[in-house]
Amino acid sequence: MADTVRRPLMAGNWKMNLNHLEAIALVQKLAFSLNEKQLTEVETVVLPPFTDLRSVQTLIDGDKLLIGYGAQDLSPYASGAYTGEISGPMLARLGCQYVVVGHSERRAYHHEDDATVNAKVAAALAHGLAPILCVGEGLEVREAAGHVAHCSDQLDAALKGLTAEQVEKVVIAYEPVWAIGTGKTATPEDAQEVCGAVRERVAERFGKETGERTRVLYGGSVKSSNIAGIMAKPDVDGALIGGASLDADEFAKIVRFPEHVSR
Ligand SMILES: O=C(CO)COP(=O)(O)O
Repeated sequence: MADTVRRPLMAGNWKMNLNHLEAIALVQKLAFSLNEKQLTEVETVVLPPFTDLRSVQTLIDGDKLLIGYGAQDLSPYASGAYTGEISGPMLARLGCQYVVVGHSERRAYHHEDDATVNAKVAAALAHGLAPILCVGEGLEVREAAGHVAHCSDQLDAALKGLTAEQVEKVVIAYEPVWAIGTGKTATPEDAQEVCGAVRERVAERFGKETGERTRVLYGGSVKSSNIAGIMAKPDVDGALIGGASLDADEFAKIVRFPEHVSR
């Protein structure tokens, strides 16, 4: 983690786990496990299923918790005949700050292509939500050493048509597909290689300052036991955490990573 303007961000992507009652219990436990200093130093965010968002909002607002929240997806459209979809304005009205866009599970199971991801990034920004844009290669691409080019292409496509000012609001998450839910974490060096290349690409296309300001996360089997090594890398500004974010104690330990990083 570089000593820059970029505030570390730990975001828990719950995926399709926890109902609204379980969500309240987890957020309460997480808040009690972390003090004001820890939550100020490291931005801590939960990304629950849509059905939990109203309950999470009520709890966080009511108790003035220093925890942020957002959604896992949004429609590229603002409203209309799109059965089953949830729009940016709906999420904004619920006080969401973030929304995940282009997660590999949505690319794979819901056939989201680069154009859809680009439209969703634009929709999020248009409604005041910060997209957490996921890029990442599968195992075959990694084995053929095509990972940097693959992520760079996904990034170019997803950021198409945006201004530098908009790009600064986007959080980019490098999530190698082979490391998601597999227990196979990328090494800190693997994470740095792609996070560094992503930042360089942003700088090339949108200017050096934008590159310096944009946060780049790593995601894939992050746990309290491996987070410190990953965060020690200069271009990794945080993590997108799946399984480990479903356990309040474990998630809190991940947020407390500065305590186990030697600087
Ligand atoms: O996909 C992920 C977060 O978006 C990573 O999931 P895991 O942490 O469960 O590997």
